[in-house]
Amino acid sequence: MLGEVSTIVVSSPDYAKEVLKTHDLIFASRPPILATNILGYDSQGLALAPYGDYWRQLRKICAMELLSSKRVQSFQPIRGEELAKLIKLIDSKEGSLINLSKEVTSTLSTIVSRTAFSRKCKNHQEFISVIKEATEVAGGFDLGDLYPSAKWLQHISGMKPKLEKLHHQADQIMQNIINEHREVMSRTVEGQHEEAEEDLIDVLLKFKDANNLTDDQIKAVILICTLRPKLEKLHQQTDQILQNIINEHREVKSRTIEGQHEEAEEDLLDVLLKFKNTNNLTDDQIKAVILDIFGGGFETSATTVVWTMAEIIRNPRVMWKTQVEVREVFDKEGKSNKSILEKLEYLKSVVKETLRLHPPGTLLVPRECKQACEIKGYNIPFKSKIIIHALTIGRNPKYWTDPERFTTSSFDYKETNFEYIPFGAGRRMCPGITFGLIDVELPLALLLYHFDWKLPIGMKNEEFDMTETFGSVVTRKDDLYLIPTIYHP
Ligand code: HEM
Repeated sequence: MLGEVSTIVVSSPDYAKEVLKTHDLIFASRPPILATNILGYDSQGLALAPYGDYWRQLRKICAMELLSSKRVQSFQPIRGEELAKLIKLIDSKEGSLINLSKEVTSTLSTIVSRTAFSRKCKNHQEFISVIKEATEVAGGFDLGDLYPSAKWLQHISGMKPKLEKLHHQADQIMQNIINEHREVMSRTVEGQHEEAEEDLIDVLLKFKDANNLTDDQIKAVILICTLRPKLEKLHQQTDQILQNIINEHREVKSRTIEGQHEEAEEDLLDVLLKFKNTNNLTDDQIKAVILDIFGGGFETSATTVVWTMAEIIRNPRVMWKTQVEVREVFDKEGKSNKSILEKLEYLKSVVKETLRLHPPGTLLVPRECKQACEIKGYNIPFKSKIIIHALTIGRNPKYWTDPERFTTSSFDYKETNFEYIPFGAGRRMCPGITFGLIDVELPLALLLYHFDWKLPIGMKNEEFDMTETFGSVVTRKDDLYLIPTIYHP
């Protein structure tokens, strides 16, 4: 039990299969989370909507329209343009240390922003920074949600130090607040009247003894109450930006209908607005889906590009093999060939191995049990929260032995293989696989084609730090800095 929620962590392929396949329907919903209720328009996006007709309707629009292979291909010019800028930028810094994490994240966030709003969004950087803050606050809120019994989190790799620090900071602030309140209260009791309205902490302290409340329980309530306004403020900001973008899109559309033709690619928002009427979608629902695309769309891909570069810089043989393949194929076929990525088999296998070792969604988005059931002798109560630990499953040496495994098998992400679930499985499996993979494979191919890469001067392969940080997406603790040298074919 976590607080009042029965929580089950699944860390073996057999049990993952029970949840994601055998009992998929029972576990196809998501548990409600206060942060996403506030930030995510009452969980009206695809990722957090409860399982049911509304979710099915959105999933269909996403699969058939927004994230289909055809749509993903239609954004190739945007990808090409932004990646060419990245290559040019790195070109200009040849021989010096560059922050690859920062440059790759910035390029991929621009690609996602342009595919979502094309050029009509003037302030996409502002939007992305609000989204980033929102993700951080939402991630932090989870801690607050579980504050009284946060011990379980310590078992999840990498989280303990961060939690302890956060816990310490929050605890310190709240203890001071409680102490101040106590002081004021005691002065009032002693007759030194002080002009002060009764606030939430006063009320809690008043009821503390009668209800056997501990200081920690009071702090948990404070945490929830202080975060709520912050979440609401962030929600207002994102809402305002999104509403402006929707209005601009409508304006452009009406100008086009009135005959004032405007040069514009069809972006994802155009597609959603097209389906709005036939599917009775509200503006808020459209905004929630756009947030899903930002939430799932670039940090996952950017972190996979960075982890792949980090893994292969430590392993010169793999780096060399990948570069030989990319350079041979590109020199022969040309970089702009539409189906070029299909030919980069070794690069694809390297990406698969990176997603095994570093799945961005270390814990798949949680599921909720919709009906009490039994799994291999364990009773799973109604409304239990199920957390599937993709990272532990992927790193289990029992299932993973051959280091070049992905080169010898024709392995597909969509195959239901529960030893390997970087995109989840079942009804709620990631619908953005094609979108995500192209944003990983293409940047990597170009970075490896155009440049040879070296570690910072004086650093040895074996000293290279691979520490992770825990968050909604698991990234490197420190940014990846490497030195590029231009490749001359
Ligand atoms: C390397 C890239 C990506 C990885 C590793 C990844 C991983 C995941 C995982 C693990 C889930 C949860 C699946 C489950 O519960 O079984 C998920 C769900 C989701 N992803 Fe992705 N994702 C990636 C890219 C994307 C992209 C590019 C988009 C959209 C543009 C996207 C949109 C979504 C959405 C909307 C869901 C929720 C689906 C639902 O609940 O029905 N993802 N993703």
